[in-house]
Amino acid sequence: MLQANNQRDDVLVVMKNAGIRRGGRWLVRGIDLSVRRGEIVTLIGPNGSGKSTTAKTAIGVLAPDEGEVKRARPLRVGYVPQKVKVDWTMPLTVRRMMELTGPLPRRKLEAALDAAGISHLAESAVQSLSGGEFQRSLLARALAREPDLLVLDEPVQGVDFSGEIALYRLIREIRDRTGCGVLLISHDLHVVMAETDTVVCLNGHVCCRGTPETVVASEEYRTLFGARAGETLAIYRHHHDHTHLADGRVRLADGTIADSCGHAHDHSQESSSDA
Ligand SMILES: Nc1ncnc2c1ncn2[C@@H]1O[C@H](COP(=O)(O)OP(=O)(O)OP(=O)(O)O)[C@@H](O)[C@H]1O
Repeated sequence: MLQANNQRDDVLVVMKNAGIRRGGRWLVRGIDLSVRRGEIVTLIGPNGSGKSTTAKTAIGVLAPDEGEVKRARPLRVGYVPQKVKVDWTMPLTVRRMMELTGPLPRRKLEAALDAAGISHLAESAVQSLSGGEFQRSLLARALAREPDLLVLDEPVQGVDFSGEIALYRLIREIRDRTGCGVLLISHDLHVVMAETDTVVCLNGHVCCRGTPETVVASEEYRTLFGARAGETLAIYRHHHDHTHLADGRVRLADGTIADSCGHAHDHSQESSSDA
């Protein structure tokens, strides 16, 4: 990991109290977040908690309705969105898909395919790829831009557990080799990368943030993920004990209504046994 001094100099994006409002309600609010070069930040949270909205705001696809977002200049972003529109009736090779948004020099295209571990699939039809191969082809497309910041929205969708571990490992290797910052999104509250430097847990706002555990001792976990999975994955558990209402107030666990939840607190030292 980068030293603290370098980290200060290498901030790629900073969000301060950022909020996005649509149709009279706040989708996310009060988001404080930063990603530095060489840092992996993972956004977790339940469906609809604002992970994609936050990531889109971080990279400038959405402009904040309050607060501010500052990005390094210049900043090359490689973005793998959660949903990709592919016309499955049209024959499309991986190579062609990578060039849909513009031609790429052969060297960059092949380096990106190589980095994503799918050089052998360049001429394969996108339609024939497995879930993991398809995610890797999207990753290759993002890498071809030689990004400073790689933003991956649910990169393990459609990928089985062993493929998931391999993909997370690949993302870490890319970070190690290129020094890019990574903003990773997962809807999975329980499984995040052990290599993640910072986990930010969202539920319309930042519920908590911290470093995920690197040692997973539970027998069930080892059985579920395999003995070696603890080297790559960690469990991070958290109860959402309150609900944000459309008018900005909060319903607490005991049913009372408050103006705010008042706890964008740090769970970095919290044990996984609290769930
Ligand atoms: N343009 C929009 N207009 C109105 N509501 C929106 C808009 N975009 C997103 N939302 C709503 O904002 C909330 C957050 O959506 P977002 O996609 O950021 O969540 P998420 O945490 O990424 O969810 P998931 O895990 O299901 O992908 C959802 O309730 C969604 O329906």
